[in-house]
Amino acid sequence: MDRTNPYNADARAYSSELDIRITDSSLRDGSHHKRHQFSISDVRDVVAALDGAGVPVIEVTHGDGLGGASFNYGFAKSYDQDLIRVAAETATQAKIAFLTLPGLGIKDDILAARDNGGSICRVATHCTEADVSIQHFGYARELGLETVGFLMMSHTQPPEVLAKQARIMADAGCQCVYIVDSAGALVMDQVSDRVAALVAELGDDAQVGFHGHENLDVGVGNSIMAIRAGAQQIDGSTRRFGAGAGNTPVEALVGVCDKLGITTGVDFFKIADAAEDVVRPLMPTECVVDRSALMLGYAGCYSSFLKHAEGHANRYGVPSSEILIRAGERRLVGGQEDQLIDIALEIQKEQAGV
Ligand SMILES: C[C@H](O)CC(=O)C(=O)O
Ligand SMILES: [Mn+2]
Repeated sequence: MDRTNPYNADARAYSSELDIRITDSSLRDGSHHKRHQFSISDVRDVVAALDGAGVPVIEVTHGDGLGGASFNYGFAKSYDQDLIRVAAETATQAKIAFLTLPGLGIKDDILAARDNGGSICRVATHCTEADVSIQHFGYARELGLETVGFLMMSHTQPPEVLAKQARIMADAGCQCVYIVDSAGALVMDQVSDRVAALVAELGDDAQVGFHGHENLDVGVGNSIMAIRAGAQQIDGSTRRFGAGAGNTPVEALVGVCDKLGITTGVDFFKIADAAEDVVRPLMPTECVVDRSALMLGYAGCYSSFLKHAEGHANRYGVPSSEILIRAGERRLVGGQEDQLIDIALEIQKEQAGV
């Protein structure tokens, strides 16, 4: 490995072969865009294609993680455990990751996911609530799982606050803490400043990762900023298949990394084929930077709210972009999906002049 690579100047390379490790989240974050309707054969086909392209980690779960299938978040077509099992059976080299949010996923879900072949447990909390993940990390490590922590809505807090939260996760057994730009609201230095603060805080105790959303169309650029600041794990979704305008497109990220000399282990041509021939046909629509998505990024609103807002917009005859702007202004976080109905009703009243 070339330790003189200017983009890994501090030599925090991922391994002897790879500078960074990419996790593809299209079968988890993409679940939001598909309203949690993945079938067993969808998962089999996508895992086969991504695994064949050399993607090292593939995340598979309901968009809101284990136990997310519910009235508040959206019911699913298939059971998480069945999807994880078929993913693990299909992958030849990729590790299968699963997501869990404290309060939704329980210990039995984590155990079952491990028994079904999941090997990386990703625990997501709001970025000021890392303390609710302590038991989950402890349990996951007891089970022999690799661990990743998600500090969601990281745009809402400054680097030093996030670093303290990352420390809580690392001390609990988390092996890589992610800056998660859930709203796609961070731009450039705002990413690298946050990643650098975590790198400085965690040192060799844990790696640092970055999970981007495309609402302001800067997912790839932001990811490169994260890598330059020392991030060793980067999330993306093939064809951007994720919430809001989607995630950092893996195929573009791999191409850019190739040109910058950052080794990912993913074959650019194979992942471009997978994006076009396998992933795109499963997507209900392309993930686009339209007005609503732009508002998510600009107002700092949780990307997973997009499909909920679109549903309420149709039901109450109000613009989804306005629902999302107000949700951002109110600083709503994941779990407060029901408040989008209140906002839609408020806008409806205003429109009617009541
Ligand atoms: C549960 C969320 O969808 C996690 C995530 O991908 C994000 O916050 O972004
Ligand atoms: Mn996401």
